[in-house]
Amino acid sequence: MRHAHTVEQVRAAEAALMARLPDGTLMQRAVAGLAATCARLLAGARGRVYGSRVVVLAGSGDNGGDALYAGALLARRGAAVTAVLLDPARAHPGGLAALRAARGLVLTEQEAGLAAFTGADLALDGIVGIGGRGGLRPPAQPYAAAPRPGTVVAVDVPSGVDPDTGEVPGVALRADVTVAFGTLKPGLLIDPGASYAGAVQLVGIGLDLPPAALTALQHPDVAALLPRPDTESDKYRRGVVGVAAGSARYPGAALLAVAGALRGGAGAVRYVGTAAEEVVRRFPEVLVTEGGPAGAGRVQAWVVGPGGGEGAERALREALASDVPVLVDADGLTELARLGPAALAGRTAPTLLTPHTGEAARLLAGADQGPPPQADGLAAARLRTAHRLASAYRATALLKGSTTVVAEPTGEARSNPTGTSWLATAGSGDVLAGLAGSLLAAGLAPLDAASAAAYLHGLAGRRAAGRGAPVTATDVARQLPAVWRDVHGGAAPARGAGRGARPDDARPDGRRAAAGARPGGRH
Ligand SMILES: NC(=O)C1=CN([C@@H]2O[C@H](COP(=O)(O)OP(=O)(O)OC[C@H]3O[C@@H](n4cnc5c(N)ncnc54)[C@H](O)[C@@H]3O)[C@@H](O)[C@H]2O)[C@@H](O)CC1
Ligand SMILES: [K+]
Repeated sequence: MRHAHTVEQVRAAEAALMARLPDGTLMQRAVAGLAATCARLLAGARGRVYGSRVVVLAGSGDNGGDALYAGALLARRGAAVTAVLLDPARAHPGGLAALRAARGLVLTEQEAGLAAFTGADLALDGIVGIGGRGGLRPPAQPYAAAPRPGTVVAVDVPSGVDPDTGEVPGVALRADVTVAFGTLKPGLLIDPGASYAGAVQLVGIGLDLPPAALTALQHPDVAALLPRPDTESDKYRRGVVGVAAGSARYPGAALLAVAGALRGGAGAVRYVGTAAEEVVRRFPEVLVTEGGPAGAGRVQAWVVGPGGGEGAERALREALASDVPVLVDADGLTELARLGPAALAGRTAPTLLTPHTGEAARLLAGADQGPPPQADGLAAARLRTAHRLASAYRATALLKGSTTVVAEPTGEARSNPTGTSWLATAGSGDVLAGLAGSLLAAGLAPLDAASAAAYLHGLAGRRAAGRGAPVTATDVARQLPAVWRDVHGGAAPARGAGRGARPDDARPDGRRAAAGARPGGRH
């Protein structure tokens, strides 16, 4: 499991630890890890640190201090280090003195221009860390648009990315590697911020941290969550998932939701709705009933809404009246937005909502959360949006998108590391809904069912895309058995799909390359 803590949590843990340690100890721990990572990157790219060109972009706070001290350590190993001070009057005095003592060159941004940056083998982004607010300010903005140096290493967070949310409110500097201190920050795990962070490496500095504000599953976590039949199992004990989906207009959604449900670990799938004939023709193992959820036999969880069309209102009403977990998707969410959170008030079992940002906007408008929000704004603020939904509806909310995020009304949240943009394809959400519903029926808690489903779905999308090819929702469903095996066997996910391959230390399965940063911390 990867853990991320908010700025407030980090500051509190740092304060407690700093009170017990000599001044500067934490910074020196952070700097040692940072410099070691830079040295490894330089050695990997050039064979040695000696003679390499390093530029340090230093802002006015301790983040700049870290970068200057790390620059000093690299200069002592023979690198030609140039520091560019973005706010010369407020540059970190200790870091600056250390760099000067190591014979580093110190320039203002006017003196340096962009040449030192673009010509460097390695650039350290120490503009701002967890103290940053808003996007890059004008003196730093040209670096974001300039030709790239060999490698950009972000100190703690890529400057311009909101560490708590991953929002990028203006211009931010894209990193190839981010070296995070003490713990990850949520903004490193959630797009758009995550896409600026590159490979994320952790340097432990000994913080005693509270429960994480955000977690992200890895292979072993998912393997431990997935249901496994045993000698006592029968189809009812493994769970029956009911799927109320599809309509005369959208029969395909029924087939895709059922395909996902059949590969989610439940013992049986029961389909209700107007596509019963098509479903049974394609999947003879499915139990089918016409009508709505109320008249169907016993199930342990319902999936309502994919392609639900005219039947969605009834399916939603009847499923919500049951005392089993209900996953609401697509047309079911449109109905729920019309009814508002009151429709869930009497529920005794969990409800899981699986909107994309357009549906999230409708749900929030239906919950009287002020003026109707814009879907674009909600996508840029994914974690905040998921929290708002969970709290307004007192339900688990899975917000689909470039990083899928799941939030609980309790404030717990998970982000999914396996997504790929190839999954932005018609019907892909129907497969996810069926899969997550199946895991609910098998007895997983909503947060686990939702995040494990997103994880498998993302891996299946990557596998289907291979080295990069369009995928269909049917392809994704077909890959699900293979990714179950991968997760159990620890095999690496397919590369080259989606956002692009990253160095091994950032792999969702949590394995590290030998050359990765020192593990450290509590991950
Ligand atoms: N507190 C600690 O114990 C440790 C902190 N460490 C480092 O310290 C960092 C936090 O340091 P600070 O609290 O000094 O904060 P930062 O260095 O992150 O930034 C604060 C400074 O940046 C300015 N600033 C804010 N937003 C800006 C923007 N958008 N553009 C330009 N300047 C902006 C502020 O005016 C302030 O001077 C961490 O990210 C980490 O790098 C590490 O050394 C580990 C130990
Ligand atoms: K930074």
